[in-house]
Amino acid sequence: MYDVILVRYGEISLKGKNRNFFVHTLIQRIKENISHLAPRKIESRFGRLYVPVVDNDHQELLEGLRKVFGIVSLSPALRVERDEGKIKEACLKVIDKVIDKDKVKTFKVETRRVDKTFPIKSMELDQILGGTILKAYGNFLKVDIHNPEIELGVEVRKEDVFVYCERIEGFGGLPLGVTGKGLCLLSGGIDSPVAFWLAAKRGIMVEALHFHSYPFTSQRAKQKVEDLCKKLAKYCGKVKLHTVPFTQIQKEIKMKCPDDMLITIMRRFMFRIAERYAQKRKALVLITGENVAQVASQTLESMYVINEVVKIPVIRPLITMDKWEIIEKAKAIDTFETSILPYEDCCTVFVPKNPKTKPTLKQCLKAEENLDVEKLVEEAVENILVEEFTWEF
Ligand SMILES: Nc1ncnc2c1ncn2[C@@H]1O[C@H](COP(=O)(O)OP(=O)(O)OP(=O)(O)O)[C@@H](O)[C@H]1O
Repeated sequence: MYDVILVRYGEISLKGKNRNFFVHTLIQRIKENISHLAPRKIESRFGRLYVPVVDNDHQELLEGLRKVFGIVSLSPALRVERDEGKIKEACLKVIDKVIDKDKVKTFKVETRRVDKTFPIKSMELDQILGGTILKAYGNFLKVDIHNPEIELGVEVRKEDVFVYCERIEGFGGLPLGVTGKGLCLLSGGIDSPVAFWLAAKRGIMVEALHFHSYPFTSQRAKQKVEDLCKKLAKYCGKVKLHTVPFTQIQKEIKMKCPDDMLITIMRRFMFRIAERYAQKRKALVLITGENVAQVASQTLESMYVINEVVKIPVIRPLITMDKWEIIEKAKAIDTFETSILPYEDCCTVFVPKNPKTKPTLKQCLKAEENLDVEKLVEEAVENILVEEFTWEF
């Protein structure tokens, strides 16, 4: 029944000189996220986008649009000429879809006369349309202008009029890519996919970097990370996964470093490799799923000595969140079920009995004395495998 989906974007409209670039990018991202549907022309007019419905596909269209970062809300709408009779007809059609024939609901009409040359003023049009609706559906509806259950929106624009009832929330944020590129250290756990998603929501074009220790970690553990990338691609169109062969480095650390320093030294290597590779990929920041005091390697002392090996900024979107908040988010973005599959990660394989919770820089430097850090980092970076994953519709 609907002709068009009305797309509202919030923050982008505030971006001054960059506005056109942001809107253009948003349109590109929308096209990518609905590329499995029939092609259509997206219109951009005065702070709104209009995406036409083709062959009644408004549900699939909404599903695709809902996941595009930068969109604040969506309304499936009827588009009609600027003619009072046609507007009334459209209002009745839209209302008919949302009334409940077993219960009286409250409603109001909210007109926005964006084009002031339209001869009927907003309040007057509210009253005319409200009257028409009550005449047809008076048994199921009554007016409540303060707290209505149903709000019928009417937008009068220069070319045409849009009538809608539903308002579906988007994620907000910024269109993917407008803020630059970042590299997310993606394990198979619960946290890093959420960190990836949150960074992407702020417009960062995020690529994933995974450390894999085959054969200590299985192919299934790698598959799990690939599946997470596919889930994230639902929001990002496609996700690049860079896999670092980490076995050799872990063996060396295990052989040459004190047991209680294994995790700290391993993380220092991860950061060094990530920074070196970020330079190659022209990524400006690293992103991790770290969180204060969740595990031994996430004490402030650990974070300090781990961070010390890099200059690149490290974004930690989850840093102050409680575990339950992270889990809720993981469920909401549909990565949780994959994350809890019980396949080992390279960190879990090498967990020492008593990891140091307060390592010092002096201890780190001492532990690394017998390692050829530069050679190990360079070799790992040289052998990174690149794959790309898209959401399978
Ligand atoms: N194998 C790995 N590959 C890539 N990044 C990793 C890997 N293991 C850990 N990381 C990065 O280091 C961060 C901290 O890992 P750690 O295991 O201490 O915490 P975590 O809370 O279990 O994180 P997650 O749930 O993301 O695995 C992760 O969020 C991730 O960004």
